[in-house]
Amino acid sequence: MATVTTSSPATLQPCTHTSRHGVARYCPSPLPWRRRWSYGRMTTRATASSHGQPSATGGWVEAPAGDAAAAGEEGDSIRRLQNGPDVRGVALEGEKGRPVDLTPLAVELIAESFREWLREELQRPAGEELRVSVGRDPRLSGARLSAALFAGLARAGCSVFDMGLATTPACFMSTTLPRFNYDASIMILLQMTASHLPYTRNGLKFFTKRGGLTSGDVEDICDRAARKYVARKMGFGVGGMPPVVMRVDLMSAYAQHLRDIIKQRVAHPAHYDTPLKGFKVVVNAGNGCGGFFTWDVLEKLGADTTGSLHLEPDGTFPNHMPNPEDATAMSLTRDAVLANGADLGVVFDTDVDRSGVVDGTGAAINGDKLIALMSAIVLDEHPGTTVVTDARASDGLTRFIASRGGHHCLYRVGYRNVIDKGVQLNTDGVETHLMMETTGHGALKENYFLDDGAYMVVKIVIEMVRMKLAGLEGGVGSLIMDLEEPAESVLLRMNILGEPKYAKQRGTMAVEAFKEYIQEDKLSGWVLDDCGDCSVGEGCLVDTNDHPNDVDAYMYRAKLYNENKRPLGMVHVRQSVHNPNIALNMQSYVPGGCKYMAMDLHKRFLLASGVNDFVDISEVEKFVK
Ligand SMILES: O=P(O)(O)OC[C@H]1O[C@H](O)[C@H](O)[C@@H](O)[C@@H]1O
Repeated sequence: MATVTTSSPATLQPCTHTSRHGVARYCPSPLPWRRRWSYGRMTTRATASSHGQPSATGGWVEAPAGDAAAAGEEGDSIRRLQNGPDVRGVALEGEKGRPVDLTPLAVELIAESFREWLREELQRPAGEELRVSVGRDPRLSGARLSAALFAGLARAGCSVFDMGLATTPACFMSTTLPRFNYDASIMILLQMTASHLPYTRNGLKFFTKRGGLTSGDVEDICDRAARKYVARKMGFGVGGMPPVVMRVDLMSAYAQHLRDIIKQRVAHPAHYDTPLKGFKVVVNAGNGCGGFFTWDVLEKLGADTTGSLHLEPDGTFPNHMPNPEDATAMSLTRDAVLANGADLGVVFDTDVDRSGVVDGTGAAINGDKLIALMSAIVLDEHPGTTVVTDARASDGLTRFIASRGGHHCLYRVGYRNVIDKGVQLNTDGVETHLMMETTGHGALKENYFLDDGAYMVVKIVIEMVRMKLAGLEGGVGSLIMDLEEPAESVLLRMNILGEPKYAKQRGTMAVEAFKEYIQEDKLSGWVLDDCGDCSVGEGCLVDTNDHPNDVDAYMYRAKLYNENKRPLGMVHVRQSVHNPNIALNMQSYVPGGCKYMAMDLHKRFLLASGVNDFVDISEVEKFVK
């Protein structure tokens, strides 16, 4: 069995202490939080735009101490909207105990700050035009937040282009497709995962031609917005002209771009323009933005899409969450595939940066299976390439990639972390064509390192047609027949108790305590598999990159071995990227293994270490009973 280590020799090196199994491994001390927050600042920076003039040069305005302190508190609530590389918050009333914090004013100030950041980033002279597009998903608060973005961008001197309902990857493409070629794009949306968030929430995601902004960039923008908020509270920056916004049809151009790729790469010998003639494909858009793929991509290429589901955008998501991790979404799609004798089913998330598929036999291909399918396709095109995934992926996936000659780099959770790792590996000379999260976010080097669910499906559709043309039976599902799956997989969440502002520190303490318990041999049988910051394979490797990316959340992976040194299962412990909780992902190699591991951790770690004083372990207790 080949377990492959992954990673750039230039950035990763073996760790230095030895585990009880004799494997060299180890862990860096935790990186300090890279916060640059400045609470209670008395000096505030206000731009000339605060007075309604488009300018980005800025100046310093002294605020009376009392006013600034009061406004500073609320300014902090704007800083807290930064969530990894996104802005996220509550945009509508309706959540008990969670007031609206993603207000139109906050969004307007974030837009102004984005413009200021963008000008510096692109090193453009103060007066030069910046062209920014805005798209949104069907959430109920989308229109109101669009208006706030338009106002903020226009006030700051941008030319604003409204794309209306759009997908997130299409927003990025508006910065590269020749007819549009905008300097930047903002998408109003909320990513939803298994821990899906209610309809009251919303968020912002930012792109330049270089791709999505990093956590540090968004932190910078929110910090500027918080300071503008102080100035605004003192009466600066009110007024200005109503924004002039140009409406543009980006989605048609993006769909055409996807159609062209399918036509060119299939190059059908009999009907070039309709390569999908004779294929049935069912799409489940979950009432998000993915419906366009049915009528504007598949049907125009000749496919029969009868039986497709939930194509109309509806921000209340009345059927199920648009999410390829959602069991209802996958099972309804499976039913539709079987009922219509379709060759393929496609499931998109709300904004189409994630996807999953169902093969012609009704088998769901999401999570590890989707990564395996994409790896099989990409490894055929790029033999020996490295595939980066988050460290929740199974050992079976590592073996699958290795068996096809590839290398598997396991990295931190968070699609941005996974993509950034792939970018870094390529820069370091390690050819890395695929970066995928188990959540369904997938990015390819050939497609701007952009996580695009529709592009992933485009690759799968091309493979499906090529297989048929080559006379290969079994459809795309046959490409992953030998993927080994864990006997059981369980995800438990432990809420971090106390004030939300201390949650990150407490979460870090709990996760670090887990690592230390293993290192200090207080958890015999458990062996650290990875340092969260690095790659797994022949032991743990430390990321020695001189410029590592900001850590959003600490995480460790460990395996439990029995007395015969056979692994029983694996646990991945980490802080949630977005919420004050710790996620415990367990995979067992034997039936009953997850419960056994949870019982062991409950008794010998959660209770023994005192972590239960600040972490709610009731879900674990319920599971082990
Ligand atoms: O930390 P969690 O709450 O489990 O969420 C983790 C997920 O958060 C977001 O949705 C990101 O887009 C994903 O890349 C990440 O995997």
